[in-house]
Amino acid sequence: MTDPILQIKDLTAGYADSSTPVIKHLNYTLNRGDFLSIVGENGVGKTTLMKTILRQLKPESGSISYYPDDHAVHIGYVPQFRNIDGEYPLSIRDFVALNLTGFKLPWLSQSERQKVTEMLERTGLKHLANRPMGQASGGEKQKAYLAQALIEEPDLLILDESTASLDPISKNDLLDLVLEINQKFGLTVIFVTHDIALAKKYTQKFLMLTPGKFIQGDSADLSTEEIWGMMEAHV
Ligand SMILES: Nc1ncnc2c1ncn2[C@@H]1O[C@H](COP(=O)(O)OP(=O)(O)OP(=O)(O)O)[C@@H](O)[C@H]1O
Repeated sequence: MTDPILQIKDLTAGYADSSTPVIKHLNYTLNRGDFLSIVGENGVGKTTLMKTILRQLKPESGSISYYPDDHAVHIGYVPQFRNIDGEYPLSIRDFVALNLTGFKLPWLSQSERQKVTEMLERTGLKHLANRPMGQASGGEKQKAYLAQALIEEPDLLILDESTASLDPISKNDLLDLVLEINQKFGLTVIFVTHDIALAKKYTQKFLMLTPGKFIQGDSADLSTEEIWGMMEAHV
């Protein structure tokens, strides 16, 4: 039985200073426990769609509904890799705890401290807990962002090109963790990516944005040749 967490109905969205909307008439239903990849070329509207899902951008028309109600779905977000200043002083532990304390470190309760430790364990960062974030590798930083997003116990996790710029091993490490959490705890995940091979390996379903059409299906059916064919047909 399907159990929707988010339903996009005839969504049109874009920016006031642009004459044409970026997303036009998109319909999509995301079910609880889904691991969805959103793929498409540069500039096709993936970030714009994420902004509307995160409620940062108001639809021009159509709607996005969250279930059971609009306020019940808590969204965790892991951004694209950006380097953090080497002098950034917070340890990985404190960085992960930021989402718990509302940025009022270091006053963590005993149970919050325990939660941070569990999250560091789950993401394989426990042995690096005291390392300054500025000195962590790219893959470790992305795991810390993942742990920071997960500690708030989101219903929906958005990975917004979070593996871009990581080496192949770190990409797989991060996505192995996310897949494990998706499978064990039924966390719903949206993975925005240009990497069709990763989408095929890790996600169950895909939504492809092209300039003229939205294509959706099972990720097992994603093949690079087919996808490029479909993309080219709509450019
Ligand atoms: N704040 C903004 N104001 C006006 N136009 C914008 C704004 N942000 C993005 N756009 C335009 O909207 C279109 C879609 O951009 P968007 O960032 O959603 O694409 P994308 O698929 O995420 O691209 P990429 O893969 O390069 O990140 C682009 O033409 C972009 O120039």
